[in-house]
Amino acid sequence: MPGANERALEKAKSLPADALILDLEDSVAPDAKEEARKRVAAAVAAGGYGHREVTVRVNAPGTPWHEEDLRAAAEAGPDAVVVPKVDSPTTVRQVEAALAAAGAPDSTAIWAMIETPAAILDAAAIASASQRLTVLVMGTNDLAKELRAEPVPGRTPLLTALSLALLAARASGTAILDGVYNDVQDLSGFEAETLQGRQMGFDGKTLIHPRQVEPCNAIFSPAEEDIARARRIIQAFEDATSQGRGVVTVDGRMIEHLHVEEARRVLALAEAIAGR
Ligand SMILES: CC(C)(COP(=O)(O)OP(=O)(O)OC[C@H]1O[C@@H](n2cnc3c(N)ncnc32)[C@H](O)[C@@H]1OP(=O)(O)O)[C@@H](O)C(=O)NCCC(=O)NCCSC(=O)C[C@H](O)C(=O)O
Ligand SMILES: [Mg+2]
Repeated sequence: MPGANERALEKAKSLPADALILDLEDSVAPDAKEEARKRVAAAVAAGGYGHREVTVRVNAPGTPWHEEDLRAAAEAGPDAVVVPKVDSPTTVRQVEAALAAAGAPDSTAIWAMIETPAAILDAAAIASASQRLTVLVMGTNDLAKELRAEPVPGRTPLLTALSLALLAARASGTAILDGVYNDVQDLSGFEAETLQGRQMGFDGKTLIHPRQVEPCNAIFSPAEEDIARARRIIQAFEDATSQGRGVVTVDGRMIEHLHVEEARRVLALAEAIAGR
């Protein structure tokens, strides 16, 4: 949400989102950058966001605001600093050094935005460049612009880039969030794209409007039938193992140990959500 928008910063305290990105970059006009930085630092320091992870998106490396944004964020101590336009592991290491020099707590993570062709081609190295780096965030607007790709339903022009970033995240053990959906009026288009992201393997989606939060949560939460099936898989496999078998069928499908691991992941996710 725009860091210059006091109303949005306040409203965030009641939104059922897992994480908040208080933005100092593209949603803040150049003339409002300094004021937004102060406002966001004060909001982070004041807290009141409950269970939500609070992150600050700084301006990109090389801009006049980047270094001061990093210093202000380090002092405020958000859960993460979101760095846009990261295009090499060197950038991540520079941000890591700047945060440490500014006294950022160890708990402040780095989330790297993957939104340039260079970042896509170096995503694996970026994802493993720092212990602080825990999340990759797709910047699909910038990526589409750089690729000269058209915004078509189904995102065919972006699929290679999205998949390469996903491979990098999974290979390095970081989480990865899908990009934003710009048409805040078009909920069916939003739901189709969000479902596509989940099916591809994304851990969540970045959002730009309160009305996108509930449908996103519904799509990324395991459905009742998924939870019931996960329980059946675990039970059937435990029964089979106790009889000395390593493979079994559930609902006519082969189940091996790897499917049990996935079933446990689904249950853990459902329990974490229920715990909220
Ligand atoms: C897109 C918007 C400009 C739409 O604004 P508006 O028409 O004013 O929205 P509404 O009137 O429908 O708002 C209704 C209420 O909801 C609050 N609101 C709106 N947006 C947010 C938000 N993001 N967070 C929190 N609260 C929000 C309004 O204040 C209204 O509240 P109330 O007064 O109680 O009724 C606007 O939604 C917006 O600015 N969205 C965020 C834009 C943004 O953050 N952009 C930067 C991130 S996306 C990006 O950078 C992409 C990436 O880098 C890439 O390359 O892809
Ligand atoms: Mg961007």
